[in-house]
Amino acid sequence: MAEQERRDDRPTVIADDVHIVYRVSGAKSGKGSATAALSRIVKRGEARGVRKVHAVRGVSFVAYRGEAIGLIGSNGSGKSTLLRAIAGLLPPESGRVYTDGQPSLLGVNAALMGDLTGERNVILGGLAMGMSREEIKERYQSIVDFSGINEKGDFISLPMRTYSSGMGARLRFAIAAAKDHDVLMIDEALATGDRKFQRRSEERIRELRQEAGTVFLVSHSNGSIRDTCTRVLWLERGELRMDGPTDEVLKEYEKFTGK
Ligand SMILES: Nc1ncnc2c1ncn2[C@@H]1O[C@H](COP(=O)(O)OP(=O)(O)OP(=O)(O)O)[C@@H](O)[C@H]1O
Repeated sequence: MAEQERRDDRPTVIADDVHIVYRVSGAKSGKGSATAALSRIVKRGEARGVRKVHAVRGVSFVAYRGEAIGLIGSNGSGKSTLLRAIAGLLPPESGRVYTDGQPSLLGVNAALMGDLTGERNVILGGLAMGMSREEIKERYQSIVDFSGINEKGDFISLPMRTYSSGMGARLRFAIAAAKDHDVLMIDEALATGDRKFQRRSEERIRELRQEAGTVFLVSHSNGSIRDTCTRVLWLERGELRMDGPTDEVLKEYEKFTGK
């Protein structure tokens, strides 16, 4: 069970009737056959088909300091899209997102350099988040310990491309979690680690909340959401289906998914 709610009255994120539409160009024609390709070449100059994907539909909510908010919903329901919009990486088609400070989005695909060693990535990742060299030096060992990368040998001095996807995700999470964030958004990071790592991550999320930030967590693991989040937003087909205390929303969601 997540701890008692610890929010204060300062909002960190306000989403006001947010709509996000992706445009996929050239998606209309395209069976992949030679005739289709030829007809596309012949028709060049005509307007190409642009398909619209309306991924988030009129979502509104206010997030406060000290809240840990879970985002749940079926595959393709718009969770990652909504996080990217909050992080300012996708412009809303209509509606507005207001944030207090710069939210940090930690995705499983967060950009670290595959050809560089884990060690260099810890330093560069820390610098990219605005930490000083001194701070990074101070926290280096705890980042490596948190990630658990060196538990089975000296992997931190190997290039990141030699890591398994779980190891990479753990290191990314460890780097991002080393800093106190006003708004930290985590996309599925916990799903990739083993149970021991998940426990450490959940503990760190609780600490970040206590340090008065707001944490958003996208996860398909109802267990992780239950252990970490005080509040849950449930998206379905881009719409906000429910927003409320974790237990209440998960109860309805579990009825919906039949679990
Ligand atoms: N770059 C993109 N271009 C076009 N459509 C996209 C793009 N990214 C996502 N979509 C579409 O937007 C919708 C929402 O996708 P999104 O990744 O936000 O869902 P999600 O809830 O995070 O899904 P999952 O649980 O499977 O990770 C889906 O219909 C998806 O196909």
